[in-house]
Amino acid sequence: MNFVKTPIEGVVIIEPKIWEDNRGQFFETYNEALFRENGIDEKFVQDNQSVSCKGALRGLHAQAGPHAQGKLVRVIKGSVIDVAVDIRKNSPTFGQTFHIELSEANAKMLWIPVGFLHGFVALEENTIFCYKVTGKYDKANEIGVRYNDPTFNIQWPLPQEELILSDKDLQLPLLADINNPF
Ligand SMILES: Cc1cn([C@H]2C[C@H](O)[C@@H](COP(=O)(O)OP(=O)(O)O[C@H]3O[C@H](C)C(=O)[C@H](O)[C@H]3O)O2)c(=O)[nH]c1=O
Repeated sequence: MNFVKTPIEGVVIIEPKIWEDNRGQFFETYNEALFRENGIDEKFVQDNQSVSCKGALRGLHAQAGPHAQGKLVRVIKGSVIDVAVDIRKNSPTFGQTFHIELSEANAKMLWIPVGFLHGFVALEENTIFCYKVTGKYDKANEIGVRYNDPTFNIQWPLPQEELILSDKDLQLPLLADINNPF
């Protein structure tokens, strides 16, 4: 398992070691001791899964408060461009974004600490996105910022007309218009 730092402190790419044989593959997707040795000492309390059609864009979301969420995200079918946005007010990389392709093929994972907006766009039909979170679902403390907030200028990889968002996400505010809890 490789832990690869990114330009944003705290956001880490995890590359599992893949064992292949005549039956197929095996790889560990979480290992408490290895994660702790690499600075990710977290207790995961909930696993989530979503299935998305091509063009589905989920985000930009975060959960603050007593159940603030760090997220360990991966794709088990299809592929996404995953985006993390640093909105930790005291961070030297405040407002900076990190994006990466996560896919069934590359088996990569991304650790996103508390204090980040998170979103992704599915690049294939029936993309299955799986993730562990460090806080239970707490709707009252969910926050969201609109995917095309000019503050971040995220270059989503599909044309605007191919993007599919929920009504909720389409109506999310801009970062400047929310009380940033981080
Ligand atoms: C997040 C969540 C949702 N739900 C229920 C309540 C909602 O009515 C329904 C759909 O939720 P939502 O539209 O918020 O799903 P996504 O748009 O995929 O939200 C997620 O997308 C981005 C990418 C994230 O990083 C967050 O984990 C999360 O906000 O599932 C639950 O029951 N438990 C949960 O933990």
